[in-house]
Amino acid sequence: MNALAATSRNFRQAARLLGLDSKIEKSLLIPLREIKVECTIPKDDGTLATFVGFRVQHDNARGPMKGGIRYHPEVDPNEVNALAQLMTWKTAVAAVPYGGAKGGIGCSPGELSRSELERLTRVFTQKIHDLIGINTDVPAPDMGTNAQTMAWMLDEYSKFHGHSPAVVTGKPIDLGGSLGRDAATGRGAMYATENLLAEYGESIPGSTFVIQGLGNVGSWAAKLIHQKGGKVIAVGDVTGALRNKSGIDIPALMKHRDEGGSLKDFHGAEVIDVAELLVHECDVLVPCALGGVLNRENAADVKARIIIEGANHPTDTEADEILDKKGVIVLPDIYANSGGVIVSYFEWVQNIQGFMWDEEKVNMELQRYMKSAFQHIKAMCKSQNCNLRMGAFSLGVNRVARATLLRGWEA
Ligand SMILES: NC(=O)C1=CN([C@@H]2O[C@H](COP(=O)(O)OP(=O)(O)OC[C@H]3O[C@@H](n4cnc5c(N)ncnc54)[C@H](O)[C@@H]3O)[C@@H](O)[C@H]2O)C=CC1
Ligand SMILES: O=C(O)CCC(=O)C(=O)O
Repeated sequence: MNALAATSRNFRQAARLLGLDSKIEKSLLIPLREIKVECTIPKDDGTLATFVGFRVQHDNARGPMKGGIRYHPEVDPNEVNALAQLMTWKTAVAAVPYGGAKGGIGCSPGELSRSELERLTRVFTQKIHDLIGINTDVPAPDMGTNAQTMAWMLDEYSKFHGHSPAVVTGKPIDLGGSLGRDAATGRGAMYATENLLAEYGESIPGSTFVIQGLGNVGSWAAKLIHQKGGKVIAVGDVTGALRNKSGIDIPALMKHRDEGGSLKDFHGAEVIDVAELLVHECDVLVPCALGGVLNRENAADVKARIIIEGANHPTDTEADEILDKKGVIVLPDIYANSGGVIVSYFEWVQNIQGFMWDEEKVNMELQRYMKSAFQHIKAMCKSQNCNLRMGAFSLGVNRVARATLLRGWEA
């Protein structure tokens, strides 16, 4: 089942649990707008290259649409649609006043030079500038993009509309970015882990972790879990995987990487097969890379007791069912990785206020939002007698449906 079919299936299941009217169900499922644009740029060698860019604006009942921009070869309409829909439920679960959107360009960012990436980002922004905006749709970074990408988008958008820092979030601090946004998704995942473990009388110190993906989300999750006293016993990314049963020295690994070293030549751990990572013995598995990495091929072999979905849609439908039967607790993406969009909301608020918060306030507010969302998900699980994924979906879908009805948008 592809990402969109799986996300829509979870939505329908939640709609049924909530007893939603079928007309509302249909209107919540179909995206508000799907944008597909051609992006042609001159490459550094003078030849032309054409890429396809997407922005799917899924729903705006609760506020301006919000969601990242992904640069990855597998970006396609199906995936972007699924990710946009997930954003609608995620912003509702997080109780930030947004709808959901997602965008991306099918490209391999690692194979493009910095100036090619800049040209591509500017052309994409030119093509969508009149469809995004502070009160309509606010992009942010996702896989393969970062604060620099947002700086180029802001600059290009501002050529058409005047200086508009709140049109994108996840910007560099010097251009109105928020302190704490860079770490926010990983930090949110760490708070989510604390909240879940506390339910079982457990905590980060004393638990073992395996983390897949060492980009923005995975490296911050690894650093913060390590800082809290958690034992990170295996990590991996697209280049390979490492294990040290006594715990990997994460600051040393990050320093090694920052100095240009590869995972494979880090001395503090042994190299393991990448396929072993997701089925490695541990208390908590934290996938922070691609979607669909937990599937029918490996789900039965997962040994973790708990999965924290740092990535979007890392567990496909078949894996979800297998893991549920095995009693593995899955903390779903629309809650576990919502720290990024929560701090994006703080960034947008700061830009609109023209006032900068200190990092302590950002992190404290993030922790408060994560705690409150968890309590609401738990209450939903109790009232609907369902697992955490269905509890989170029901919470999000119910909030969006209520806003839709209040606006009088129902047919
Ligand atoms: N950046 C953000 O604020 C947010 C990101 N997410 C999700 O988290 C996930 C990761 O995003 P970022 O960290 O921003 O991306 P990133 O581009 O910074 O890092 C991606 C990481 O995944 C690894 N990776 C890629 N392909 C892989 C493979 N086949 N096997 C193992 N590792 C692989 C890369 O080596 C890299 O370490 C995505 O699913 C994204 O949608 C979710 C919420 C917010
Ligand atoms: O920070 C944001 O606005 C969105 C982040 C995002 O794309 C996500 O949560 O998947």
